[in-house]
Amino acid sequence: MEKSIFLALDFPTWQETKDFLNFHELYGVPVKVGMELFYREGPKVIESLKANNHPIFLDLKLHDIPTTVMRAMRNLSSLGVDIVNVHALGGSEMIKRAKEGLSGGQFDTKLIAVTVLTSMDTETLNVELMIPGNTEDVAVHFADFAKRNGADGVVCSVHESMQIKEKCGMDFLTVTPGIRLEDSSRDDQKRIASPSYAVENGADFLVIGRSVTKAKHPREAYERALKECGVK
Ligand SMILES: O=c1ccn([C@@H]2O[C@H](COP(=O)(O)O)[C@@H](O)[C@H]2O)c(=O)[nH]1
Repeated sequence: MEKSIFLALDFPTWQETKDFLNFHELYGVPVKVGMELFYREGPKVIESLKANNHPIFLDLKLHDIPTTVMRAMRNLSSLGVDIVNVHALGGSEMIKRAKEGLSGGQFDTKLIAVTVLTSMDTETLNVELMIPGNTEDVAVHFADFAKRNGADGVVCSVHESMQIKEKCGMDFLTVTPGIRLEDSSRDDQKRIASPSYAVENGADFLVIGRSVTKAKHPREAYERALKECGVK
């Protein structure tokens, strides 16, 4: 897949999602389906999006014991999405088994691991979770062991993308949420950046949600993001 911007479809129902995509003429744009939509609509939302030629990142962030994740991945592998993910915090064995669950199917679905959520900062890691180090050190460490256990890439913030590439190689994918257009609110995100900064820092795929979905003119906002980072 070429560098692209995944639009986060954080809507409660398929009807609202479909109306939004059609009304704003966002035909065939790469999309991210998260827990909110998938837990309501299930696999049929993926079928509908695929029928409309949307590349799909299924962002369910699996995190459980290795066997459960392997079996869940076996089921998800038949959906034919482009990217699925797990939490790196599940550990090396879980990542390995997730990859095993995905392999051998008819689709080349990429497995990526969430490093440090973009809604967290160093204080969250050190004080709440008792994980030492700053967000950058921890994200690079998680990326390194995710790669060594079969992941094709990671979810990280823009601020760690380049260091992760330096450690894990340029072909190791970095997917960066927390993207904000200039006039947008930060919402619950702590580690944010603009689309152009994301691309300058080596991000392969950007994830943008509310900066577009809550914009006055969503189509214009999405196009502005594309233009800012020179992605088609
Ligand atoms: O670290 C992470 C991992 C996933 N996300 C998801 O990306 C979008 C971001 O939405 P915005 O509205 O652009 O903030 C959302 O669906 C999250 O679940 C993330 O933000 N950070």
